Amino acid sequence: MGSVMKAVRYPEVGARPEVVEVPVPDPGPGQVLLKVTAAGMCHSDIAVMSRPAPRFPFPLPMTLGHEAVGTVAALGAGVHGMPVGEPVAVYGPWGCGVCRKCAQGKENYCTRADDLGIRPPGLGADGAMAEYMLVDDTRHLVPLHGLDPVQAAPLTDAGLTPYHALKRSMPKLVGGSTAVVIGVGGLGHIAVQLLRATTPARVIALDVADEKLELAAQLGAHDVVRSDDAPDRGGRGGAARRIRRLTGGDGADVVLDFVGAESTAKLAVDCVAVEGDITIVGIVGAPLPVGFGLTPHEVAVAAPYWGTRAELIEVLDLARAGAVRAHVETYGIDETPEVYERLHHGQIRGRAVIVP
Ligand SMILES: NC(=O)c1ccc[n+]([C@@H]2O[C@H](COP(=O)([O-])OP(=O)(O)OC[C@H]3O[C@@H](n4cnc5c(N)ncnc54)[C@H](O)[C@@H]3O)[C@@H](O)[C@H]2O)c1
Ligand SMILES: [Zn+2]
Repeated sequence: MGSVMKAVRYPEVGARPEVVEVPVPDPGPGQVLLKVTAAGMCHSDIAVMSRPAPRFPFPLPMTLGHEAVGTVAALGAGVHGMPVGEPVAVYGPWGCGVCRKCAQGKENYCTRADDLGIRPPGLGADGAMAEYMLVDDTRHLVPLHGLDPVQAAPLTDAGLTPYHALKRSMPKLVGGSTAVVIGVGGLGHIAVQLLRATTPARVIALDVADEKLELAAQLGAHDVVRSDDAPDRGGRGGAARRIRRLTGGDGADVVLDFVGAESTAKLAVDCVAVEGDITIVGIVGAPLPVGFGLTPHEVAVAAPYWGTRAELIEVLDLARAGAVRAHVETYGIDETPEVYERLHHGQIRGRAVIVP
């Protein structure tokens, strides 16, 4: 390995991401150096980069990318059990490893990570959009066992996050049920496949773009509905009415919102069934009117974050078995700033994956 490498860095709040040369990091005690083979590009990166300076949560400059796949390139002192050359995916939510949530395998809900300053790569620590990256512990690594790195990268977040959201609603995704997917982007297009592969639910997919609706239909959505929720698109609740009609008036048992805007949250409330689940995955952040007379009776609302390590292993297994396949557009590292622009403007079909 050379002594310098290319990395996609977010230099300062409000700036564009840039490709720069930085030193190849050395693995410290307990750490693993990966040669990155694929890095997925998530819309959360854009949400993070849109945060104004006073609320910007991470030290800068920072290398972007929290969907990481690589091969083990070097081991820090004291690291055992992970051979150099092994192809691995990185489980992104890093926790303290010892709190109650971590002990349950839910490092995504570590109660001490913030206090201890533990940050996932690309979301506080230097991330995957570089030729090499550091991983803090071998427990964050999941062997690929033959899975294509470019396929595996999106699964670490765009696959894992919907999988976790869906598992939460499994008791409601029975025969005769309906699931709505709002936003058929990186996460949503995998959500449609996961729903089809692991549940008998009827799947209705919504997006604002026709090409995303075409993709949803190709991937097995039973119905596709143009989302007209956005007021600037003349939205008057037509999409929610359409979903109610498609479900014989009942509404959807499970609504997965991969946009998370105020307008889509309202759409979710308008189309959910009595005793249904609304899961807000998109991180725009919008208050949801919940209460008597505001939501149908006994609707449960959740805003989950990422998923567990065990679930990542399950998602990778599903991909190896052919049950899910990420649609990817691949790009070189130098193209990354432009690809972020394209993602920002809704011009990526499936997931963009950077191959350094
Ligand atoms: N909670 C979590 O753990 C978690 C994890 C990853 C991503 N996210 C968030 O999930 C969201 C989706 O991420 P992504 O990478 O899939 O984004 P993406 O840009 O790939 O996909 C978003 C999709 O939503 C569609 N869309 C936009 N406005 C819409 C509207 N009003 N109605 C219907 N569809 C609309 C777009 O056309 C696009 O297809 C982002 O907010 C991201 O930050 C959350
Ligand atoms: Zn993400």
